[in-house]
Amino acid sequence: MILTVTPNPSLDRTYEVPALERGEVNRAVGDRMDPGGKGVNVSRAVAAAGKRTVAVLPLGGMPGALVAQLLGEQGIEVAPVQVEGATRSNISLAEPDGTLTKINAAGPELSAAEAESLLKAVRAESVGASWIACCGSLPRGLAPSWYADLVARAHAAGARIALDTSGPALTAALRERPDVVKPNAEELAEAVGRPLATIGDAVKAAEELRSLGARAVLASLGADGQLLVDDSGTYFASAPVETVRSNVGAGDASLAGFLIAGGSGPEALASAVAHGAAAVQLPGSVMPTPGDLDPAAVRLTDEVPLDRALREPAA
Ligand SMILES: Nc1ncnc2c1ncn2[C@@H]1O[C@H](COP(=O)(O)OP(=O)(O)OP(=O)(O)O)[C@@H](O)[C@H]1O
Ligand SMILES: O=P(O)(O)OC[C@@]1(O)O[C@H](CO)[C@@H](O)[C@@H]1O
Repeated sequence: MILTVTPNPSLDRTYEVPALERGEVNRAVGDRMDPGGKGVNVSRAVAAAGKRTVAVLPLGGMPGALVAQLLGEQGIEVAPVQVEGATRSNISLAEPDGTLTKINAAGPELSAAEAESLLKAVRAESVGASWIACCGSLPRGLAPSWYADLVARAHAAGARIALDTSGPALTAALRERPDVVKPNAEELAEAVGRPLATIGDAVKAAEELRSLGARAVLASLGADGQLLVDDSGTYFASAPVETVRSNVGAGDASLAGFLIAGGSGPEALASAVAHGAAAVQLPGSVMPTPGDLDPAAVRLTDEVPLDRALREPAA
């Protein structure tokens, strides 16, 4: 079973617009609503793969009730912690050329008692979990050390932790030695405090995160593919995609793919890339099912093209 923790979930609303025009009334040609937040998406992808998952998350207000309903309709097992403030709604504006503009709300402020209830729920649900995936931003009210505490408690209970967050929450958690961290290129650049222009730059940054405590680094580099740096070596994988429909949740789909395939080594990296490539071809944050995957399209190598420039350099 893969347990996910999403301290700041969201109701994701995606509008497909022919071309985004600032300052104008933009008419959507398609719209959808998904239960969101990074850990929620990991659970949706794990469930789409036919594996057992439980999603721990705070829920509040009407948007929270809607997130619970949508997850119920998708058959996702949820361990909700009721909170006073309303769950946030995040907006994505998707254009046909693949450009995506996202507006993420801050979300509710959690009280100290609510923060404690969330930790208790994680402890109660983590029995029998092969992995605990802790994902996304922290809502107001949770200290930047919240994930670090969670990693320490989970390790003490014998669970493995995958962490996908950024900024001070990521930096603080590294000292507790998370089993894998999954930064994207921007998050990796921010964590090491310098821009990344090539795949070699990303490898060096990933090695630095390992020296700070991460046991493995799975770095997602958007259209460029993904990098895995762990005890077994350094690997790079990518898969070509003709048309990107929405990259919302592609990183979450790939983390799910990685964990489903065991959570370490090159085979897990290949699964991560297959899931990411499939996810970007689906609308909104729809998660791929096994039938959407094209494992044969994944190119995996341990001869990492260090000098290759990133198509999307990270500042
Ligand atoms: N344009 C693309 N073409 C091919 N594959 C892509 C593209 N964009 C994303 N992917 C695949 O999805 C993976 C995850 O994408 P990305 O690095 O953008 O994650 P992310 O920023 O964490 O996403 P999110 O936070 O929305 O989940 C990539 O490593 C790659 O495998
Ligand atoms: O604000 P955060 O927590 O960093 O990210 C939240 C979010 O953008 O991440 C998911 C995609 O990865 C979406 O479902 C959700 O809206």
